[in-house]
Amino acid sequence: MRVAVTGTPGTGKTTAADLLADRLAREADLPALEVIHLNEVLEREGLYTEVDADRESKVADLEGLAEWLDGREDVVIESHLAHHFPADRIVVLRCAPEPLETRLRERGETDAKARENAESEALDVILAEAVEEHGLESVYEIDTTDRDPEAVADALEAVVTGDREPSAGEVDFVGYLT
Ligand SMILES: Nc1ncnc2c1ncn2[C@@H]1O[C@H](COP(=O)(O)OP(=O)(O)O)[C@@H](O)[C@H]1O
Repeated sequence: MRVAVTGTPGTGKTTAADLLADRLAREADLPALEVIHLNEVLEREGLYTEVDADRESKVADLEGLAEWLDGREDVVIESHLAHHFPADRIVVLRCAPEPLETRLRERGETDAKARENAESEALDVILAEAVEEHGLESVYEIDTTDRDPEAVADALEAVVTGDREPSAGEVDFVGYLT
């Protein structure tokens, strides 16, 4: 089974996926899935096509990443790009825009980048892409706004074990737009 963990930067994907990886390694009754941090693969394998000078970010080579993922089936793929690849279950982590902006600033992102990501989160951009690419029946939303990382990992674990139902469209941040 392939599980994609996606969401706007700052929603807590890396943190929750690391906690899940510990549990998957320790607990024998959980499925044997390997957690892949796709952005690390992108860096290590040089799977980006160019560096976008203005935004100082790399443009992912999606075809190259898809080829790298080909044949890796029992995995949890963590990345804001994870929903662009074939997967059985797609988890979209969410966070209300204001706290998201704060998380990103505290992580050292520029004000512009923090703001841009908060706006993208308010507009459900990644959720909409995930639903468009995979359909409502495979998309799960987890609101991390008032959940600590262990509680987010609990929800993620429930998706992996089949104890959580698909839930796209539950989270709504439009009211946060000013
Ligand atoms: N559930 C959470 N509640 C509050 N803060 C969190 C939570 N999960 C992660 N964080 C913090 O938010 C920031 C972004 O988390 P990170 O896991 O790197 O997000 P992502 O991988 O989605 O970009 C980090 O500083 C992290 O410590």
